[in-house]
Amino acid sequence: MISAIILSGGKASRMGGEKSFRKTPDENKYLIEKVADILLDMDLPFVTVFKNPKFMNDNSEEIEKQTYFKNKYRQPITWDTIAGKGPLIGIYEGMKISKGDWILVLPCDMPYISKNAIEKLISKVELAEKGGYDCIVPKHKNGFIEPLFSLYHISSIKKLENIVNEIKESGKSAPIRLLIDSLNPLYVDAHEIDINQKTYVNINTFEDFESLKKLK
Ligand SMILES: Nc1nc2c(ncn2[C@@H]2O[C@H](COP(=O)(O)OP(=O)(O)OP(=O)(O)O)[C@@H](O)[C@H]2O)c(=O)[nH]1
Repeated sequence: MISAIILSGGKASRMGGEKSFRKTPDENKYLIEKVADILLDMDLPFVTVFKNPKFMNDNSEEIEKQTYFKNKYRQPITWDTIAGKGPLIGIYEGMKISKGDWILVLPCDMPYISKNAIEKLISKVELAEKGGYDCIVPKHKNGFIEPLFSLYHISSIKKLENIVNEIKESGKSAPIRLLIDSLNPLYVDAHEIDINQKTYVNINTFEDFESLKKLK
């Protein structure tokens, strides 16, 4: 069984502190809804990991939006236990309440993730299980990897827990690469997973966000 995690935390420092709940110029829906709608369409259960309102000074708007999202999708939501230490914290919190053998980790800021690309990634599960791999990670020809569009076996949570404990002790964030390096990854050709590469388009800046209209 496969389930997913949507990561919706982070500082979004290049987008004025808010990314997930910005209405897109092309479809007038929240950025995160583009990813959630794909999962809904595919009937894949998912957990969304949000910023923790406890760590925010003025949190009423954030709570309102998280509640809207929860009521709309009727899937579990959870929160980071420490703020601003990067996606590994979010993956850990999501995995803790995820059901399934393989967990599809997705960011909130890749609005062109396609059903087809997800299906192709999932089609590698059998190969990964036969080979004893514990994550499936798209890799580009230039060596760049897509760990936030990847599948992780639920057993990865043990290694992840060690890293999270180190983050908590040191107070320093850790790159997601640290998790991948502690696992046994099956690298798959990013081009084969999505021939036109649109899935990997990542929204980081206001300029990227405005370009959504053109890319449609
Ligand atoms: N839950 C959770 N998700 C995170 C965290 N940091 C990043 N993410 C998610 O990881 C994905 C990639 O985030 P980045 O673009 O690298 O970081 P960001 O904080 O959103 O943006 P910048 O501050 O501009 O780098 C997005 O889906 C974020 O929501 C975190 O601390 N917790």
